[in-house]
Amino acid sequence: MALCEIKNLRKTYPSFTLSELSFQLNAGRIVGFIGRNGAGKTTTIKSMLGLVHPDGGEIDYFGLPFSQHEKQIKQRIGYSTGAVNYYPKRKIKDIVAVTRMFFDTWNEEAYREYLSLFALDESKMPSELSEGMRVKFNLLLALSHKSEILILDEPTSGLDPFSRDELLDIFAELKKRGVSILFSTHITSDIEKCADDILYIRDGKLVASYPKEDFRKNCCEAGESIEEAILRMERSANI
Ligand SMILES: Nc1ncnc2c1ncn2[C@@H]1O[C@H](COP(=O)(O)OP(=O)(O)OP(=O)(O)O)[C@@H](O)[C@H]1O
Repeated sequence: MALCEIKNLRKTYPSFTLSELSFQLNAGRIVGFIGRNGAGKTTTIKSMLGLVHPDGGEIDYFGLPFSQHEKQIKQRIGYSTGAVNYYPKRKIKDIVAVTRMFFDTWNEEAYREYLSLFALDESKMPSELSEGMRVKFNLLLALSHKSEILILDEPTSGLDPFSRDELLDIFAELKKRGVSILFSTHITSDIEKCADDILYIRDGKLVASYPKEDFRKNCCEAGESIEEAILRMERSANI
């Protein structure tokens, strides 16, 4: 069974349409959701989280319709749609004390474990953290209620190449621990490095949705990397 299944998702803005998107997030997989600026990644992710109201389509998690079970489902998923800018002058431990009240599924052991995995000091305030540490703090909050699925909108944007690499290693570690991840990016090397499945979106339409090896077989010409293939496809679409 898919952990998350999206069928025919639609959302129209005055100058943009997300049209009939269908894809799945399966257990034990990391899905890289790639597309250039304005392709529709954030609209898709926000629709999946109830932060944008779709015009049509079905969104199920754990076999349950999101529209009818949002509260229950959100106890089992972690998400981040941007840097945490709230409470910049409160200590991490104080922010956590408030956050844990919202989750019946909060798990102190998991919280301590991720705090140590991410090497975060809970006596620090977000304003004292680097961009990379802030992303990790975001992940800490998203994971401490034992999330089975992590949905992240452009978690690597704004990170230097070293912090980005470190974050992708953390994704691989989380996958080993049984967390399935969907993350959006416009950086193709993120996908090459750690995605099992690739969703490629352009102008609100899904261009390709394959396991990485099948993406190579179906979309890459001889000797081409995934990055080169995507650049070629983008160029030919813009002619
Ligand atoms: N609230 C809104 N009202 C009107 N148009 C919107 C709204 N939100 C997004 N759009 C438009 O929808 C399109 C897709 O935006 P979206 O943020 O989903 O793309 P994206 O792939 O996440 O891009 P980026 O990588 O730049 O974040 C854009 O043209 C954007 O201007």
